[in-house]
Amino acid sequence: MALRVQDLKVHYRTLRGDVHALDGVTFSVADGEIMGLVGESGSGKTTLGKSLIRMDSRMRHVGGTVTLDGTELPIGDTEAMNAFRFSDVSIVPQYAMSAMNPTRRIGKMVRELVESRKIRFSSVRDELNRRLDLVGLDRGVLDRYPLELSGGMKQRMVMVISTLLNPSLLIADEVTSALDVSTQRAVALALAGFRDHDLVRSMIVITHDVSLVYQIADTITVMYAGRLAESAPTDTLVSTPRHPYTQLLISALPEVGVRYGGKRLTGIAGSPPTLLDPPSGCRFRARCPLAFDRCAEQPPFVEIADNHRVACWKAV
Ligand SMILES: Nc1ncnc2c1ncn2[C@@H]1O[C@H](COP(=O)(O)OP(=O)(O)OP(=O)(O)O)[C@@H](O)[C@H]1O
Repeated sequence: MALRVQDLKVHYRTLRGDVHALDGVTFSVADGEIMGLVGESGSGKTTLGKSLIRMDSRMRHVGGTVTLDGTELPIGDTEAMNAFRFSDVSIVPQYAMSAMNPTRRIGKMVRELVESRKIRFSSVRDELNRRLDLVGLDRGVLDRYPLELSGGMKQRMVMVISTLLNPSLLIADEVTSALDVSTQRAVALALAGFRDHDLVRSMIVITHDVSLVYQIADTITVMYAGRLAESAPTDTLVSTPRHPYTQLLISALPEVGVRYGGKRLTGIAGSPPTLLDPPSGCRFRARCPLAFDRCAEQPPFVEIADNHRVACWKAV
């Protein structure tokens, strides 16, 4: 098991109180697995991704553990996490396209990054070229400035940099949302290619676009208001979703085939609860067509079939 996250709780400190962005999240990602993480805006996807690699100063690790390849990650300690970043766990961040320093040639930037890990640039040079080939970037890109690259090229460059040291886990956060549809597909397939070539062992692909993960993910996990609602192998989740929220997400998509193309998680009436003072019980109940008395009590996230987990009283 590459990654095991157990009862993870992460809050944001704000002047109005703590935002309970992750409220007891438990899941695993197996060796070789691409896990798609989907949910509406504000459900906690980015917070989860950041928690596994670099918390910002407003984030607070309130509870739970993260274990990667048998080692517990010191996620609450930014300094201690330095030893793991880039080499064990790496991220293509949500705004990757603007993450590169505009005043540095790309090759120089990569060299500095590699050398900051006490690795000689010459020892990764061949591998760097091979990976540029893999994502379809000309090697001359290393002599250029980020400003000279298109959005899709920058995105692929950041993917190459993030995976250069063969991390065990790669987190890709909304890597395609700013791209046009044909570039989105190329970037998604390039991501899957990194796993297929064993350059990263497993991957979490964060998106609000189910069609993206439907194409490349082995499993899909659905988040709602800081908790996990459902998780299953991709085909199972799409063909037999058991949580009413997942059912609504899937039914909001057009027919299969073209059916998931470009469709976003929209079309469900109402909005998620505030995470500043989240309600007790099931957090979806105010919007749920199947809600009943028992939903006042929080449903556990339980396995109802092989590798299919759901947090809903109607599904257990
Ligand atoms: N810096 C912050 N300070 C306070 N609250 C925050 C901060 N960042 C995020 N939050 C809150 O934490 C919750 C989870 O946000 P998060 O960005 O993780 O969701 P998301 O699912 O990734 O959304 P999106 O798809 O819009 O990026 C939301 O309620 C959000 O308002």
